[in-house]
Amino acid sequence: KASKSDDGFCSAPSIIQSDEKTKPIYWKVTNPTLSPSHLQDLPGYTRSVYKRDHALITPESHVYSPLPDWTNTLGAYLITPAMGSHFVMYFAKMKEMSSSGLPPKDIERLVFVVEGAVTLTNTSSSSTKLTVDSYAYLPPNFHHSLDCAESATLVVFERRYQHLGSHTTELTVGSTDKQPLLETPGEVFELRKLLPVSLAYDFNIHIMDFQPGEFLNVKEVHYNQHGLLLLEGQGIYRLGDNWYPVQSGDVIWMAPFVPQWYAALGKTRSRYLLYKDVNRNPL
Ligand SMILES: NC(=O)N[C@@H](O)C(=O)O
Ligand SMILES: [Mn+2]
Repeated sequence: KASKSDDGFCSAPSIIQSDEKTKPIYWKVTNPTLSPSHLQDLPGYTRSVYKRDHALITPESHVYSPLPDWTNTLGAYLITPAMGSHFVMYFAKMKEMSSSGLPPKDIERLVFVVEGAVTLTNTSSSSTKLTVDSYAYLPPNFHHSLDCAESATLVVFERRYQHLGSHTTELTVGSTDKQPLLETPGEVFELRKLLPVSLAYDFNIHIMDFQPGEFLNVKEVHYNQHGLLLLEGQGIYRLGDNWYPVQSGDVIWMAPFVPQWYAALGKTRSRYLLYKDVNRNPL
């Protein structure tokens, strides 16, 4: 309810600091402020946009269906080569007693836990528990299984591995909070990378933090493509000639060369996860 300030102007209620402290990290990805339920009575309205060089895919647009080869898991594909990308990005909603299927031959996989927990088991049958904010990179043709006892939401990236000489990638498991902050000359955001930067890896996952009011200094145009998930916060994303208010849970596809820029707004930090192809000649 708008409050009547003493100078007679109606002011919108300020951003209510709910008991965010008691919520698990990234909880807003699966409980966005503007959630599908808020829009269900508004016929035909969506915040989603799909254009030649970018897309904004918002939670009310997600369409889930059983993931082939996974058990008891629903998947919503957000980005696929049908858009022009060389990777896929999807949400995997794992229910009780669910397990993953293997990617196709020669396809590498990165999973990041947004909610819940899974256990990663691999050929050497050592098993690792992955909780929220943890991730695993599985090299192409690397036998593994992700098993979920209760429930979990993963964001998954997969792509055909692009060999470079005799370099090979390895199973990589970690969590964002244990990655060091990297230098970002000329930029103010905080940057972590989830994968090694060595030439063997043909993509990386950047985790980028902005305090409210901070923004990208470079209005970027580059050959790399992106799949972005806003994990925390809100702000404005410029893509081409469009300016989009975005919130936790939103996903963005950025084609090569799309002009891109972000500014963080609100009272809490923005954090986004960003797929970026690297280390390969664009020719
Ligand atoms: N959009 C965006 O954040 N891009 C940069 O982070 C980058 O490394 O390309
Ligand atoms: Mn970029």
